[in-house]
Amino acid sequence: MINRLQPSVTERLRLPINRGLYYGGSWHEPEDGVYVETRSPASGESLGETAWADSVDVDHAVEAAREGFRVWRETTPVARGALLREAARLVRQHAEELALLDAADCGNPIREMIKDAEIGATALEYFAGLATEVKGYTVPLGPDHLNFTIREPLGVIARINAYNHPFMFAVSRAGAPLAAGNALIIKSPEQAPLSSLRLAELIGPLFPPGVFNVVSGGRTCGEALVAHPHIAKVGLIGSVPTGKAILRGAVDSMKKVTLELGGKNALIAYPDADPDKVAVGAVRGMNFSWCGQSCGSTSRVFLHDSIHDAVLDAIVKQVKAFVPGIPTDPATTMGSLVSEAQFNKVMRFITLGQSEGARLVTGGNSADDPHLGNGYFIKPTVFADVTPAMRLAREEIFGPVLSVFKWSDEVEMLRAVNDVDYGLTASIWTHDINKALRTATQVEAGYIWINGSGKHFVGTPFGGCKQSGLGREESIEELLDCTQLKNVNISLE
Ligand SMILES: NC(=O)c1ccc[n+]([C@@H]2O[C@H](COP(=O)([O-])OP(=O)(O)OC[C@H]3O[C@@H](n4cnc5c(N)ncnc54)[C@H](O)[C@@H]3O)[C@@H](O)[C@H]2O)c1
Repeated sequence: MINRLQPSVTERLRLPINRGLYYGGSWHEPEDGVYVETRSPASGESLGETAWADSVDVDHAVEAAREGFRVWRETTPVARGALLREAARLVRQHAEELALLDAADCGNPIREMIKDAEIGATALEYFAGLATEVKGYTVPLGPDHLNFTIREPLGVIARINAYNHPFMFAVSRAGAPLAAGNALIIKSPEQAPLSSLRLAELIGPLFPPGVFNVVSGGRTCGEALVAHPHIAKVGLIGSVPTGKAILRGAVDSMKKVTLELGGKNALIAYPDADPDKVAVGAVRGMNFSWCGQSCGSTSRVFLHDSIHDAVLDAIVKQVKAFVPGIPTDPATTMGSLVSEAQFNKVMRFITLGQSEGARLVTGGNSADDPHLGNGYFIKPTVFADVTPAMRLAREEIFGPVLSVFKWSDEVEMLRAVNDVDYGLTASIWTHDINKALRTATQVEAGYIWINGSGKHFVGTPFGGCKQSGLGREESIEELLDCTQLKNVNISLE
C-alpha cells in the first residue's frame, strides 16, 4: 500500500491505530460518522482515513476540556512541569516515527522533520521550567491596603495548526497553555492529521482526562472552536485570510486570539557582505527542503548592485543541492508540496512571474524523475530582475520560489522591503554594525537576523508585525498570554 514512499518504509511507518477524536482521555467516533481519507502528497498513496469533527464533536471536546481544566488548574505548577518533561521525553523517544508520519503525510523530508522532535521537546521543557513563573505582584497603596495580583489560567485554549510542521506545532504550542494551567484542544491540519493523532496516543494518557485533547477536521471544525463560548483563547498558525476569519469569529465571545500568519520576508545584503555567506543565508532562509513552505522563509532577496551577480551565481549553484525526492527516504534533500492545490498555486505564480517580466534563472518546473510522477514536486526556483510592483514580489507563494532584487539606493530599497502587507522576519547582511542596527530598526518585521537566517532561538519572542500576526510566541510572552490577571485588595483599616 505505501511501498512507493520508500522501500523500507512499510516496516518503519507506524500509522496511528486510533483515527477518531481524542478528548476526555479516550477516543471517540465523530457524531455523524464522517471520516476523510488522507493521502501522501509525494506518492498519491492512501494513508487511511481520519475523523472529521463538526460543531457537535467540538461541543463534546470542549465539555471534556472544561472538566480537565477543573483538575489541572488545581495541579501544582511543579507537577504540571514534570508531566510536560515526561511528554518531551516521549516525543524524543518517538522522534523517528513522528517524523516519518509527517514525511509521509505532508511531504517534507524525514531528515529535516526529525529535527522537529527536538524543537518540540525543547519547547515543552522550556515551558515546564516556566510553570512556576506564572506570578502576580504587589501594588503599593499606602498603609491601609495590601494589594496584589494573581495570574490565573484562562480555561480551555484551542490551538489550530498549519500543515507544514504538523507534530512540531502540536507539541511546541502545547507547552505554554498547559504549563500555565489551561486545558488544551489541538486541531490538526486537514492535509496532514496523522502525527497529531499519534501524539495523542503517546502523550494524551499522561495528563488527567480532558487536559490534552486532539480533534481532526477542516474549516468547520476550526470555526466551531473559534465560535465556542467556553473556549477562552484561540491560537492559530495559518494564513492571513484564516487569521482574519478567526478575529471576526472570536468577536461574539470576546476571546483572546494569537495569530502566527504568513510572510513575504526580505533578506537585505549590503555591498560589504561576503557573497558566498549571503548566498548560504539566502538558500538556508528559503527552506527549500520543505519547498519553501515556511512562514519565515526569506523569499525576497535584495542584493546590492556591486555583489548581485556573485551572490546570484552562488545561490544558483547551491540550490542544485536540493533535488526533489521521496520524503520518507533519509537521503532526500527536498520533499513535495503538500497538495495538488498548493502545487497548482505555486505553478501559477511561476507562470505569472515570467509574464510580469521577471527572469527565471533556474527551476520553474516539476521534477524530472519519472518515479515522482504521482507527487507534487517542483524544482527549486529562482527569479532575478524582480521589481517591487510585481505580484511575485508582494504575495506569499508558500512554495520553493526565491525572488532576487537588485538595489543601489538604500532609501528606495528599504521602502520596497517595507512596502508589503506582511512583516514577519528579515535577514540583514553587513559587517557594519551601525548599518546593521539602523536597518534592524527600520525594517517592519517582528523577528530579525543579522548575518543569519532561518533559525529560531528558544525563549526569544517570535511573531509578526502588520498582517503577519498578533502576539508573540516561543517565549515568556506566549506563557503570559495564556493567563489573565486578577487584582485583590485587602483593607487593613
Ligand atoms: N507565522 C507562523 O509561525 C506560521 C508558521 C507556519 C505557517 N504559517 C502560515 O500558514 C499558512 C499555510 O498553512 P495552511 O495553508 O494550512 O493555512 P490555513 O490558514 O489554510 O489553515 C490553517 C489552519 O486553520 C484552519 N482553518 C481554516 N479556515 C478556518 C476558519 N475560518 N476558522 C478556523 N480555522 C480555520 C485549517 O483547518 C488549518 O487547521 C501560510 O500562510 C504560512 O505562512 C505561519
